Amino acid sequence: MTKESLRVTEIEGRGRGLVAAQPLRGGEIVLRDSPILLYSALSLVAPSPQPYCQHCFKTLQKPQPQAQPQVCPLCSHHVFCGPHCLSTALSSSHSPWACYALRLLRDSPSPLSGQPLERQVQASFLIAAYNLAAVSPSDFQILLSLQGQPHDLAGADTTAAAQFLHSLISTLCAPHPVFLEQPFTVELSAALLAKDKLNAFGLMEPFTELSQRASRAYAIYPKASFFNHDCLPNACRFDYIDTDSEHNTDMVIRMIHDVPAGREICLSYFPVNQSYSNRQRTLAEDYGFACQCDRCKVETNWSDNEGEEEEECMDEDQDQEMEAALESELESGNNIEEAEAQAQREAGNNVEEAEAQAQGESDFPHAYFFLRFMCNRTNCWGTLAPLPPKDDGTPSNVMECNVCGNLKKDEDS
Ligand SMILES: C[S@@+](CC[C@H](N)C(=O)[O-])C[C@H]1O[C@@H](n2cnc3c(N)ncnc32)[C@H](O)[C@@H]1O
Repeated sequence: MTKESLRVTEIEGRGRGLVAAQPLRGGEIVLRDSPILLYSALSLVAPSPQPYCQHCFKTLQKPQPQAQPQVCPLCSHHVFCGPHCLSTALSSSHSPWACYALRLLRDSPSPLSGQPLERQVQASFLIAAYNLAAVSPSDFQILLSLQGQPHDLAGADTTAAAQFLHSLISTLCAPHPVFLEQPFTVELSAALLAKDKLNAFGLMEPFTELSQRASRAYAIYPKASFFNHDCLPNACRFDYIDTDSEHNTDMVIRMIHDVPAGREICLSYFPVNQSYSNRQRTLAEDYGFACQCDRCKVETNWSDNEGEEEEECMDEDQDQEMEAALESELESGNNIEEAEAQAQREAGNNVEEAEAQAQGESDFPHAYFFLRFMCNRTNCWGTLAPLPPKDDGTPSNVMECNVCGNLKKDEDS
């Protein structure tokens, strides 16, 4: 985080959060963050070798310039995209202990076969976390300082998962106590699993119109972990996992629109097209809170939130409700764009104040957000943010989608 862009602060009812330390412009990069921990999202016991470098998680199918994939000389199982990743991994993410532990968990008869994928991925996380304690105690302390205790996740079976995995790891391959500043206990495993649940970001497969994107790995970022959630975010995350760079797992956070100093900067923890009931359920089960953002306050009154069948994304009725509200805004002469432009001039280019003026008493105050900042490519549902301003500070009028990468001219700029 650049010192001037964001500062960490305590926010009532939300724990720590990040606020704008100065006025921020749409497109501005407010954070570049490198992960302290990465682990695979794939099955630990699957027989075939994983199709990604086990250190940087670039795909191995796309040949890397000047490098041939390298197999781990210790386990002959894990593959790395080249000598650099292999040698770095052997002294960090794939230390001899991590290699040994993963082999014991994987080798037949694997104690994890028959366990659901979620449990296998939690096992990979715990091995990565205990390895971190040995190879980078300072990063392990950062991990411990992140939000998350088992009681934060009442619905999740974190304690049972911790008991099972802790017993497995301590029987097979307990980390040498000399490496651990913390005692190796089931409570520590449970706390780590809770921190993972609340803070891990998925590193996603590239977008295709035909299938849902899956995670190929998960990562924990020390600074990005402070972003709270809003169902209408003012910043969004871009990542570039398969780029030819040593920093391919870095996360870049860019502003979606202008905000004034002091405003909280929030991400949406999932695509913004999710229905109200689905958003509330995910936030309660996976993050342990009830969202009370402005969008949720409006949508809680929408007619079809009480139905038994819950739709994952906005359903047809909600779409119609949205369209009707939008049409009535436009028909009533309350032209959102004109009002927004006028309000922007008056409010010194503050989009959120402009939106408020444009929206009046609408049932659907976030129509503006969907029209301007949601990608309309089939099945994408990504968020559009302007490209970063030019070196002289001129804002860009080109919007980039953070899921499919499409570029589009911003008609409203
Ligand atoms: C990734 S952490 C964000 C930083 C966290 N607030 C902290 O103090 O470290 C996610 C957790 O923050 C809290 N949180 C995030 N967004 C929130 C919101 N809109 N309202 C209430 N709590 C929120 C929840 O406890 C959630 O599990």
